[in-house]
Amino acid sequence: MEKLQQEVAEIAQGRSMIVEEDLEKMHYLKAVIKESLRLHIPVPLLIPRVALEEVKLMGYDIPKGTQIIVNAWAIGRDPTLWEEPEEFKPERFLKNKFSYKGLHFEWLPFGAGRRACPGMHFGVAIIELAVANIVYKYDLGIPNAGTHEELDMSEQCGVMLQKKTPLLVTTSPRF
Ligand code: HEM
Repeated sequence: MEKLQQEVAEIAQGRSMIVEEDLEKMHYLKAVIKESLRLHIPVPLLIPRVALEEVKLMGYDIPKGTQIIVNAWAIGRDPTLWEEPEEFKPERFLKNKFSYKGLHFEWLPFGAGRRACPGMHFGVAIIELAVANIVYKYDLGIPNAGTHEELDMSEQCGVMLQKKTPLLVTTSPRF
């Protein structure tokens, strides 16, 4: 959190708001959001597909017409693809330049191919702008002097992934 606040504050240079033009310089912010979308992917099973023809995939015979569900949640936490997959480490996205366009099949927050999310750039811009402004203006804490290890991060799966228990945070203005 401190590293993120430091980056945002350096780029804001005392202005009252972060604006869209600032975002392209906020590399750590982008990495934090990408890592959040890896560990807590909002649409965990993407949108189901149907095989248009018979294919052999990794030793499996998939008949024409089979419904295919891609478990992007599991792919994002696969230890054969990610080092320490359960750890929140934004730095991994500083080293590897992953784009949102669905070209990296180990990380698919917006899906891939012709049915990939058409709102991805709009969605990312809104998240970046909101998160940047929140951490710029507020220090966030856990109620009752709790620690982040005590946070219940369990999830419940549906079309959208949600936290089982709501996330409660305290806010204190930074200036
Ligand atoms: C963080 C925000 C968002 C996330 C994580 C997200 C994620 C996704 C995912 C995973 C898919 C399925 C892609 C696939 O199966 O390959 C999808 C589809 C879709 N999304 Fe988003 N989305 C977001 C924001 C938005 C926004 C802001 C819009 C519209 C303004 C939007 C409109 C759509 C539409 C229309 C589809 C269906 C596309 C199709 O079936 O051809 N999404 N989204």
